[in-house]
Parts: sequence; structure tokens; C-alpha cells
Amino acid sequence: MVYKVYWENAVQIIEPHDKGIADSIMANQQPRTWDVENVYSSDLCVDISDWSELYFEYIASLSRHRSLNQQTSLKFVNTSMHGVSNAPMTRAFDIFGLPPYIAVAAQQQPDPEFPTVKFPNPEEKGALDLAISTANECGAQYILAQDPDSDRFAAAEKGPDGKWIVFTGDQLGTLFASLTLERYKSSGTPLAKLAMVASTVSSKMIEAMAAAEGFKFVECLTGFKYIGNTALALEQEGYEVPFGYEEAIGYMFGSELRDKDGVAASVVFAEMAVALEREGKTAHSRLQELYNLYGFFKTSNSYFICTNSPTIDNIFARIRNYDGKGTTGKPSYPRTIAGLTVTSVRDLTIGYDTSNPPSYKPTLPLSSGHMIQFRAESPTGHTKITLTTRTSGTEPKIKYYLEGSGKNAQEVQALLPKVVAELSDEWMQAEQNGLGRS
Ligand SMILES: O=P(O)(O)O[C@H]1O[C@H](CO)[C@@H](O)[C@H]1O
Repeated sequence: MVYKVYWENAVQIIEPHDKGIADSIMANQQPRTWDVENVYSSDLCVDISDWSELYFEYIASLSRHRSLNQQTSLKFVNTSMHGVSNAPMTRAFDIFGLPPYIAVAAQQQPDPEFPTVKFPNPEEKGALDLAISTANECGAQYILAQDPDSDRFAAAEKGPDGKWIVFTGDQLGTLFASLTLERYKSSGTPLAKLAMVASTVSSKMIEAMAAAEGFKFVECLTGFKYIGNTALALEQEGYEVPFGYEEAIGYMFGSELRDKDGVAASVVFAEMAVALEREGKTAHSRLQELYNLYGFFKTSNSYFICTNSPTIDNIFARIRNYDGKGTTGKPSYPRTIAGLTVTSVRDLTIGYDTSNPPSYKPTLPLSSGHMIQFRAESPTGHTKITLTTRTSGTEPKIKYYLEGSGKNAQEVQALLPKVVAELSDEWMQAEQNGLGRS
């Protein structure tokens, strides 16, 4: 069973509460029998079964132009990926005044066998195949997808050549950040009050947007427990935090719900598509405009599979002492990759950040697994990359998050496969270490 644990601040628990709960579990290892009914009579137990209306009031608060939505001729296909989103999505579309979507019939209802997909994750290759054929049959312009527990969101757009453009989590995050910024500007509140949050492995395009526009951007560790808590801390400092995201297709809107929500993201995206269409634009064309404004950013994220912890530890130990001259207090990381010079290294496992002398302590908290972020640039300084490699907290994977940026899109795109090749062959020694690939 998968569940989330929230603290009384309505945000997922982090330290010290996670440790406190774990300690309590360890201190109570003997099974005890007790009357479950006692739970319901306790003052500590609050029945939240009628709170769903509040949730839909929250959804309604996110809509900006219901009447325009009612007039749109855009068609949306939606897949619930055999999960739970169909009922709330239907209601959310109605609340937003959007025309009913065309559901992917075979994936509309919950089915724990997930019979039509290899992996029930909209990010996986092929997961949107059925949605794409449904959309082609009915002439839809956009596909919306929620993952089975409906807290994450993916989208695709039919390109002018008829091919489907599946947006990455970062591209959607950038579109949402820009939409949030526009809305905030039109509210008249000074931009100095606005803050947005993203995990440190998400695109740095939001950082570039913040620098160009003058709002605050804060990064945090991966996972919505950190995004929600960072947003909460910023609010306590006096900021408004109407948006936060992580590249793993998780999006948070507004201050009432400090967690990712696939339904909210879907209707906000659909409403954005409606507004863009009235200007003769699409989500994809808007993204190209944003590249012109803030620079071109392209991600290439993937992972290696490794079930053997000692192998993983050895790989990271080697990266921390790449030329054999490292010491305990002063690691020695690779200095180049794919012809680029490494300009900074932030190691969130051992707590070492080359860009923060003289203490070399990172400003972000330490990660429970391995996590090292490299920034590197070309000899001209025109093309830059951020490369983070970390162990997954949920799967036997070494994940990597690579992003290139610069003015010359072709140069950036040509560089990424070379970085991945050196990461795989030299840094990870993927073949010698028997690492699997996605
Ligand atoms: O990378 P791990 O630790 O598996 O966590 C994953 O789980 C979350 C998404 O469901 C994201 O934070 C993603 O990165």
C-alpha cells in the first residue's frame, strides 16, 4: 500500500517528524489487539469524507475565464491510465466550463491490473499510445493524462505535421510558471512578493525566468514533501507561492493545496490552451516564445538500473575521487565532460559545494541517498549544462538529470548525447558495472 503522511500544517512530513514516527514504530514492535472503533471516537480523529466539496471549491478558484472556456472549439482527450481521476476530472472540466473531454474508454475506470499499458506512468514510452489513437480518431488537439493516483499530469499536443508532441515535465513546468507569472502581473501585486519553487533536478529555465522578471525562485531537494514545505516557509516570510513543480510531472497550484495535483494541473493546462488558441498560439508555440525570451533549455533525463548497493557506492566513491588525489575533507571530482569544463560541483551526500568557499557547505540540506550536481560550460561560455546524478529513493535506479542551455539550440542539442555517453561509459562505467538502461 502507498500512502502519504501529512503534518498538522497540511504538508507532507519531513524531518524531524519522519524520524519521530519511525522511532515510535520501532519502540512499539509488539502486536497489540485493540478495538478499531476506538479510533472513530477519539478527538484526534477527524472525519474528512465530506471535504471533497472544499477540494472542488479550490479547483474553481483556479479558473480565470470560464466563459471563454465555454466557447472553445478545442477538443481534449483524457486518459486516467486505469486510475482514479475520471470522476474528479469530469467535475473539474465542468467547473471550468470546459467542454466534456473525450475519455480513453479502455483506461477510464480504475483497474489494478493496468491491462493496456506496460507501466502505468504517463512518462513511460508507449503509455500514451492509446490516448494518441483516440485523439487521432476524434480530431482532438490535446491529450491530457493523469497517473493512476491522479497526483501527476502529462500532456501532448498535435503538431502542424500531425505528429504528437509529448511535453516533458520541465516544459510543462515552464509553461505553468510563465502562466502564473502573467496572472500575478495582471493582479497588480508587486513581483517582489512572488516566489516559485522547484526541485534542484528540475529545469533551470524557471531560474532564468525569475532572474529576468524579478521574482524569487527557490530550489529544494526532490519530492513534494520538500516543495510543499519550502513553499510554506516562503509564505511565512511574506511571499506568495502560487506555483511549484518537479520535473517528474508534479505540479502544485495556489496556497490551499501544498502538494502536486494532476486534476488541478489538467484543468489549468486546458484553460491555458484555450487562451492561447484565441491568440493563434498553442502550448508548443508558446514554449518557443519562452525560449526566445529566456534562452533555450533542453533536458535529457534518464536512469541506469542497479540492484546492488555496493556497486552504486563504488561508482559514487570513484566519482568523488576521480583522479585518485581526493581526500576525506577534499573530494576530487571529474573536471571535464564532453569537452566542457566543470565549473562547480555540489555534493549533497557528503555536504561539499565547490561554489561556496571557504566553508564549502551547501545551502541545501543533505540528501539521504547519493546526489551530486555538476555545472559545466563550453570554452566559449555560450553553452552550459547542469548534470545531476542521484540514487532514487523509491526504485533501484541511478537517475540522471541533464539539461543544456544556451542561445544556439542546435549546439545545445548536439551536446547532450555526448554528455550522456561520457557519463555512461566513463563516469558510471555502465558496462563494467553491469548497469541496465531504460
Ligand atoms: O526519484 P525518486 O526518489 O524515486 O522519487 C520520485 O518520486 C517522485 C515522483 O513520484 C519524484 O520525486 C521522483 O523523483
